Amino acid sequence: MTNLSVNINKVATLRNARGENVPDVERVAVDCETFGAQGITVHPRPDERHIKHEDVFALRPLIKTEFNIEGYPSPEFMDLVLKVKPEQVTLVPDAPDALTSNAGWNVTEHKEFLTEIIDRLREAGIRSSVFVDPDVAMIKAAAKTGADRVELYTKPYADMYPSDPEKAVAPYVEASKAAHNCGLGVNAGHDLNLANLRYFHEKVPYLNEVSIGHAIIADALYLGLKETIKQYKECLS
Ligand SMILES: CC(=O)[C@@H](O)[C@H](O)COP(=O)(O)O
Ligand SMILES: NCC(=O)COP(=O)(O)O
Repeated sequence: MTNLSVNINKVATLRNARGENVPDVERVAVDCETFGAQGITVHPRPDERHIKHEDVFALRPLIKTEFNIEGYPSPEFMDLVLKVKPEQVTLVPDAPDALTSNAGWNVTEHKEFLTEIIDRLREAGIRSSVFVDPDVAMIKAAAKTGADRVELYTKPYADMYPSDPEKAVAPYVEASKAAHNCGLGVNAGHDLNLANLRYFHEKVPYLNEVSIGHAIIADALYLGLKETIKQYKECLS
């Protein structure tokens, strides 16, 4: 079974445009769960342009499924997640000014740093996931850090899918098998959408979870949030 974690960053982007509380990020998170989401993802960025630290604290007691917090493990980020204690933390190598996540970790280069961070998460009882490109060497290195899972960065898949789905998915099939063989769970995300998700799910084995935000919130403008989540879950059934 592959779980759907809804990333609600873009709900906060819309709310922040007016500085008040419309739409209500907390209510949307709870409604996503009611509509069938099996997790809620947020990616609080250093400039708090969408999810703010105060959102993360407010969401914690409301989320009854799996709370997944993504981000670069700066001292501020680690302080936040160790206080909030989500079920899962996804470590992402983004620079503070990144427009959005655009690559996985060079795990071999940052192995010591990641190992120390992952030790701290494990001691706090938090599952760790390392954001990686579909690169078998990086996945083997991630296993050596003590991580519980990897999250496969799926933008290259999303970009190539319309022209050559078979070629687009091939590295992810290999990456997922390699992760499984190393004892790692497998998550995936970035630019997955209603057009490319079903094929990804059909072809990639051992997929524990996908986190999807941008496309879900965009589709919800037309379909409504309840119907959108239903359709994404159908792609994973
Ligand atoms: C790690 C990842 O792929 C997502 O968290 C993505 O970066 C969403 O972040 P934004 O919503 O800020 O684009
Ligand atoms: N980890 C990926 C994520 O949370 C959402 O990415 P996107 O669907 O907003 O591109």
